[in-house]
Amino acid sequence: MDQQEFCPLGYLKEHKDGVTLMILNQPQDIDVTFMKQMWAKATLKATVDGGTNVLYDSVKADRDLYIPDLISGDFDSIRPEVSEFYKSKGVEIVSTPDQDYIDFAKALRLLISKSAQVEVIVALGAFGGRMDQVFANIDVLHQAQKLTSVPVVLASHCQMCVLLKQGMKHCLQVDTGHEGDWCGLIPVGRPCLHITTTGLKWNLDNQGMEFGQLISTSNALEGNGLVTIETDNDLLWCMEVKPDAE
Ligand SMILES: Cc1ncc(C[n+]2csc(CCOP(=O)(O)OP(=O)(O)O)c2C)c(N)n1
Ligand SMILES: O=c1ccn([C@@H]2O[C@H](COP(=O)(O)O)[C@@H](O)[C@H]2O)c(=O)[nH]1
Repeated sequence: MDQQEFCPLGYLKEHKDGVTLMILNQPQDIDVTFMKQMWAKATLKATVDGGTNVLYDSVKADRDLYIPDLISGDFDSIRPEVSEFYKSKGVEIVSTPDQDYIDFAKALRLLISKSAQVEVIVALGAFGGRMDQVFANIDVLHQAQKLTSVPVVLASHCQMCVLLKQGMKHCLQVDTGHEGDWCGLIPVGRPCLHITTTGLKWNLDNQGMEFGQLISTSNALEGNGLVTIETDNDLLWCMEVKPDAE
């Protein structure tokens, strides 16, 4: 089985390079302090349709310091004055009208085709709000696996999730100091028949997981800084995050 090393909270490290930041349209899920911290780390920043309103409204006092590199979407949510403001600042604005994909998915494709030096793509505002959109955002993680080897992370100030690819042993480095109390392993797309883990309070030993049978929620890190997960199918890793204090 191929092995992959990954630090799920690597994007929080102080001098992390190659972060691409995406802001989605879920204002209740976006903590402004955390957004500004991520903005400062990111080399490329994109807002997705109504996510542009979120940025605009969140940084009222110093709007000129927070100008994204790209705005995209089908533009059924961005407000006209918001669009006008960023247009006047020379931001690239790309219309993605296809109604078979959510705006997040289309924006991700644009970013992948644009940037070479990307180490991680972090999307803010993907949790909460509409349930269909939460699932759609997780579906985008599945789509991303076919498009790029760059990890795509859904993140907020207090939690994150990332899709672990099937048929691999994942070695998760969980020693950044930002790890919180809970974590989970969710077989979202289809059942997993063989999962083996180490480094968790409740480990699996060549066990299956599927909805209606077993999913691993309210799990916890054992605390030795490493979690290993072998899985025969894609599996969503979720964890609590403790960000930097302001
Ligand atoms: C089977 C199927 N169901 C539903 C749709 C509709 N649909 C899927 S993605 C999409 C675009 C959604 O765009 P986005 O702006 O991301 O979300 P919104 O806030 O407009 O719901 C639409 C209309 C479809 N094309 N196919
Ligand atoms: O409740 C929601 C609404 C939206 N999203 C995410 O944001 C983008 C852009 O949304 P628009 O409604 O087009 O402005 C959408 O593609 C979703 O990824 C969400 O997560 N929850």
